[in-house]
Amino acid sequence: MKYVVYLKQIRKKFDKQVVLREINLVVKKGEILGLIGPSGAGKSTVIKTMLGMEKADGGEAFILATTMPNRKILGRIGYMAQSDALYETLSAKANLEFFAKMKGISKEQLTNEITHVARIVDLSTSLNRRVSEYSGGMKRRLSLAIALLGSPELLILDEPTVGIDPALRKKIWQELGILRDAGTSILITTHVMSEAELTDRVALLLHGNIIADDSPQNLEKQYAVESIEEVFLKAEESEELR
Ligand SMILES: Nc1ncnc2c1ncn2[C@@H]1O[C@H](COP(=O)(O)OP(=O)(O)OP(=O)(O)O)[C@@H](O)[C@H]1O
Repeated sequence: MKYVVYLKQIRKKFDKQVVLREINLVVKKGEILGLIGPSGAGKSTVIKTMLGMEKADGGEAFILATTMPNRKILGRIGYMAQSDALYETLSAKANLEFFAKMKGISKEQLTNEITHVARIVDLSTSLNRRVSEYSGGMKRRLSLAIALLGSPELLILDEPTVGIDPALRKKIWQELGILRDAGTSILITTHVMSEAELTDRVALLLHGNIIADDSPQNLEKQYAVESIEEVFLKAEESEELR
């Protein structure tokens, strides 16, 4: 299969609330796909159902040519959840060591790996501090560093830059670009429309469906506007009128 992620007619409801009507979505090798949509649209639910953390009510999900859910391939995926799952009483370094071991990173590689990911998120000088002393933004950065451990083939990042200041945000996007160019596939959700401009393709989730899916440039052309923010607003407007 040529797609790294292939979601086919995924449906999901919570009790009577239909969150995902029919999601068809792909992520190709070596691209950054931005999944955008208003708060509560179901972006996290798309991610959780594809990973098998929530059970889909219908449809199929394939990741790295494997039918999901499948625990065996989780080691090839770097997942950063929307809320940080960190060991607060341990140092950042101990957290990284723990997750590196879970990913099967060898003892010989451990120090290099931790130095590498800590540098990307600018935490090199705070690694020995306890996570409970970290700010919200530092915790997000640590979660991102954990997702980057082991150079996964697929990165799934749920709102990775919340609480991160503009300079570091820029640096992180540069790093994502480097990873993409090296062949990593990246699925990222964001509220920040200016970040959506930096992706290769934007999928717009609204009312349980993907209502637009194209490069930022093509979407701007299609909607005759100059930014993804305006695409988003126009798409929302025309959906309301339907
Ligand atoms: N476990 C759950 N049980 C019941 N309802 C849920 C559950 N998880 C999500 N929902 C509901 O599903 C909808 C979509 O939630 P989801 O977190 O996927 O949205 P989102 O697009 O990621 O939002 P945000 O951008 O605010 O994080 C919301 O209405 C939410 O309340």
